[in-house]
Amino acid sequence: MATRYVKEDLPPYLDSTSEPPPLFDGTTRLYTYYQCPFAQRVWIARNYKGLQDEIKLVPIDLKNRPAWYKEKVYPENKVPSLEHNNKIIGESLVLLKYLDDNFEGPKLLPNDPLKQQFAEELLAYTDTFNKIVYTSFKGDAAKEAGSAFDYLETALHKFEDGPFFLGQFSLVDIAYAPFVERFQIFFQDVWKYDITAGRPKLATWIEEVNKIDAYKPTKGDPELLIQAYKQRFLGQ
Ligand SMILES: N[C@@H](CCC(=O)N[C@@H](CS)C(=O)NCC(=O)O)C(=O)O
Repeated sequence: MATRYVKEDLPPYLDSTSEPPPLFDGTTRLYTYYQCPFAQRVWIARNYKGLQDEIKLVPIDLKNRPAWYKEKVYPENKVPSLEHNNKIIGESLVLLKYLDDNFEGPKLLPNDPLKQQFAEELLAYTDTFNKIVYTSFKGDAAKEAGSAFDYLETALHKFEDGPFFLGQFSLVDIAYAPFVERFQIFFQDVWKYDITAGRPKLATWIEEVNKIDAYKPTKGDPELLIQAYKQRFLGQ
């Protein structure tokens, strides 16, 4: 696989006491939060395309946000956002395509129109997928989230020329990986439910995604995730 991967030291968070970076000085910056699954998508794409030198990570402490982030960078006040060519672009799925269209490196979308069409379908489902799963945490989780994981299992049968959604690794895998990572850990810990049981394609997909070098350094600490999700979704 044509992945160029450079191991890097992660910069520390900027918080309400931090000065802004020299904005719009020609540097390309990815404003991020290491624990955010949306920002993680763009981080993976940046790594996969080998853009560690071209795109600087600027982690924003979302719990103690610098005022200048909303005022001078991104009025939405969310991460991820990308500072590039004197403008700010937001929305993780938009950014995956933006990186692919505007930067060098391995392509995140194959040329095959059938695969591109399927990519759109799968990207359109990501919000529904997340909503079904997050909502399930409040009820009979394993049962209520089943249809969402079944959707992935079925989708993974579509192209047989590789273990990923479009056969080869693409932005569709990047869109789902941060969320599946979190859901797998949380279901196993709280409900002792293995989301891959009876879903062999999903099991292989997770194994293969875990081998992607660009993804590895973006993975969160499972213990911190469990703690944060228990507090947020189960009030514990
Ligand atoms: N639809 C956005 C969602 C981004 C998002 O919700 N990011 C969260 C962190 S995981 C955030 O910045 N939250 C801050 C806030 O809502 O104030 C995307 O895909 O980029």
